[in-house]
Amino acid sequence: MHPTLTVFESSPDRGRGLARDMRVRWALEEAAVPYNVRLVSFEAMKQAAHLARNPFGQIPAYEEGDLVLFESGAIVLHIAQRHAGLLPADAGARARAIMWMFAALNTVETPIVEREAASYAERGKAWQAEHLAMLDARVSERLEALSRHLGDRRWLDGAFSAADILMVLVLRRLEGSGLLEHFPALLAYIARGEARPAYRRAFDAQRAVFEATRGG
Ligand SMILES: N[C@@H](CCC(=O)N[C@@H](CSCc1ccc([N+](=O)[O-])cc1)C(=O)NCC(=O)O)C(=O)O
Repeated sequence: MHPTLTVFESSPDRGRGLARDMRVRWALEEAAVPYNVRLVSFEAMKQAAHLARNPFGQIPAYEEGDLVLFESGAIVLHIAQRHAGLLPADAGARARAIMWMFAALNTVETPIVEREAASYAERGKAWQAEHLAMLDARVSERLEALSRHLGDRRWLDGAFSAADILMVLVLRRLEGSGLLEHFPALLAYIARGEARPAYRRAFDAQRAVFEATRGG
């Protein structure tokens, strides 16, 4: 019985692979786990059937037998713990990979999401420019520290891991912001992630959903 991933029927990211189901798709593809997809509309996400999968009425949700999970980072960790290739066997290296998963979602993603929210929600406000400048600086501090850590490493800590799935996709949220261009090491890191066959399969699968609904 394949697991089922619940995703946007019509993603606001318009097929750019920025919605958080992309993380789970990529992890499943790296682990060579076939999966089913359930599409939900914005309305259906707020109704009882989906709230039972995700009490916050969001996507993704993940079902595997009678196990029901939400929170993309937790789903990726679950997949990584059950299948080889996404977390190191060595206990110390595994702990560091999980550390980097948290760093991606807490330390790096948080200012990026704050910045994105301010760029939408504060449009036209007198203080937006000053606030965005402050948020850009905060994001750039994180990018600088991450770039310095990466140096000439291919991945965050030794072999490719679930942490790189999360970090590459968190960084992709900055595409178009002009901030990544100051950090060539991060652009190269993202490109390495995007060049992986599993990434391509995951991206193409979420893109196909957008193409199908766009036609509709
Ligand atoms: N912490 C949760 C957050 C899940 C989440 O933010 N889900 C979003 C979609 S992914 C976030 C997202 C949305 C859109 C874009 N985009 O580029 O358009 C990118 C990312 C959602 O369901 N939003 C609808 C709602 O809250 O009602 C997780 O990681 O699973």
